[in-house]
Amino acid sequence: MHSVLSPALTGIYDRAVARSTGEPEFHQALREVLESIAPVVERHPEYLETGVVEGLVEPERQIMFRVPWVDDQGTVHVNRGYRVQYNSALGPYKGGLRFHPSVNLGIIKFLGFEQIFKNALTGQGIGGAKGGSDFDPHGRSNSEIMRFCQSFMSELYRHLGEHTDVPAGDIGVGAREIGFLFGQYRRLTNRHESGMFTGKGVLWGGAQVRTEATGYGAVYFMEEMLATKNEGIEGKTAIVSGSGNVAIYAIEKIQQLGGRAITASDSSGYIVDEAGIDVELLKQVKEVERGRVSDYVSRRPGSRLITDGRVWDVPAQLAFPSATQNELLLSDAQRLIANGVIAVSEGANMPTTPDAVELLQEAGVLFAPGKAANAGGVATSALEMSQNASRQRWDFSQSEDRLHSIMKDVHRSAYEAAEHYGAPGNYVVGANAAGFRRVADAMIAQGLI
Ligand SMILES: NC(=O)c1ccc[n+]([C@@H]2O[C@H](COP(=O)([O-])OP(=O)(O)OC[C@H]3O[C@@H](n4cnc5c(N)ncnc54)[C@H](O)[C@@H]3O)[C@@H](O)[C@H]2O)c1
Repeated sequence: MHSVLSPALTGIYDRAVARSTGEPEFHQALREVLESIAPVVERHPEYLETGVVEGLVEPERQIMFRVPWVDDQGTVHVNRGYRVQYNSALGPYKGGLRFHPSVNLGIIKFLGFEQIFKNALTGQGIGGAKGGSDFDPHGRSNSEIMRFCQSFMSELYRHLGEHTDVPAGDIGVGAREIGFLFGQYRRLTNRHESGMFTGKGVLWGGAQVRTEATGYGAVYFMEEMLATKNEGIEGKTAIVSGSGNVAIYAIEKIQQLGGRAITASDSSGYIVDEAGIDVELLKQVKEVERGRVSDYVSRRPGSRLITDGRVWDVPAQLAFPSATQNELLLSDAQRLIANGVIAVSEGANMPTTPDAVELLQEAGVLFAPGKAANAGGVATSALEMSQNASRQRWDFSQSEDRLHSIMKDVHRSAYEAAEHYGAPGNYVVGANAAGFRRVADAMIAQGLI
């Protein structure tokens, strides 16, 4: 990567950077996409002539708002809420909400921008968006979480709707938060509008497999990549970072397919369990008790906690970065390669830095970018929207089959586009090029708006 952009693309990049100072993650995501689509616009100059690329990098709408709330001690807090409605050419805005203290406009913009291409790749009719807040849910009581969610939705509700903008979860926003957010929307609008939020509880409009979808999908994508080299997951050792929604279900699917996932992590450190992570124990610690990975170690003989190292130091053939952006650095990639890694599938969004991606690709490691590998979550969200619209409920195995076939399609689209644009095996180019063409063609068809 970091190839030279054409003068036209350089101009678009420079202008976008100039109007988004202090947003390094957005600049990083933008550069990667523009580099990937360079061969596309070279063959199809109409994408530049019609202003589609220039338009695509600018969000259709960016909303920032105050979120005041009161903690259990009666102290007032004021957080900031965000929703970046990036592109709706293919369907209603769609993308998760993130509650984490690191959240700022640049992070939400990078996530929203990536979401456009990811959503296009799924082949479903969904646009791209992202939102969230710098609220830190860690250590907060249930009542505090509820009050925060209610205050957040008291502003955001006016911008949402099943045909307008449909959020879902992300870091710090799981089933509990979605329940509180959906409840407040219902109260404010007097509508039980199931299709305005995805990731809902299965009792009240949620889809089977949505919880598992992102992690499962990242493993299915890995399976497809390995199959191109006549390899499989069975018998292979895998390292996974994170211990949230994506990581837990990636671990579960790796084990179901006969692999051995031996790590998980959170901001307190990482755990190694050579026997294979006990997924039920990890779910108990993380989903039920909302504890730390250290609580796992104290209950699982033979496992250990490491607080001063990198999860990427642990030797394995497969790696699944599934925590957060820029968590796998150049030095980590060097270590992975030295330890014999053969494939990396990004469960998280942009977890691998550009120099690390480049090194992995040069070393011949199969590399799946998040916008393809973790697209199973949003694809299943689109299935949830369809079920809500038609008042149907699919069972678990039917839903999982759909997820599996969507991930095969996403892999095929990225694989074929990479070949078509002269970068065989480069899933970054393939995913960006295939996603871009779908959105860009829709934008051209709908005129300059
Ligand atoms: N949930 C989804 O459906 C979905 C879909 C696509 C992509 N993603 C991406 O996957 C990643 C994980 O999301 P999730 O839904 O599992 O969230 P989560 O809140 O359930 O879990 C996040 C995990 O990452 C760890 N983490 C977060 N920030 C960290 C930091 N700064 N340093 C160290 N560890 C950190 C947390 O400890 C936790 O284990 C994110 O990049 C998210 O954007 C999620």
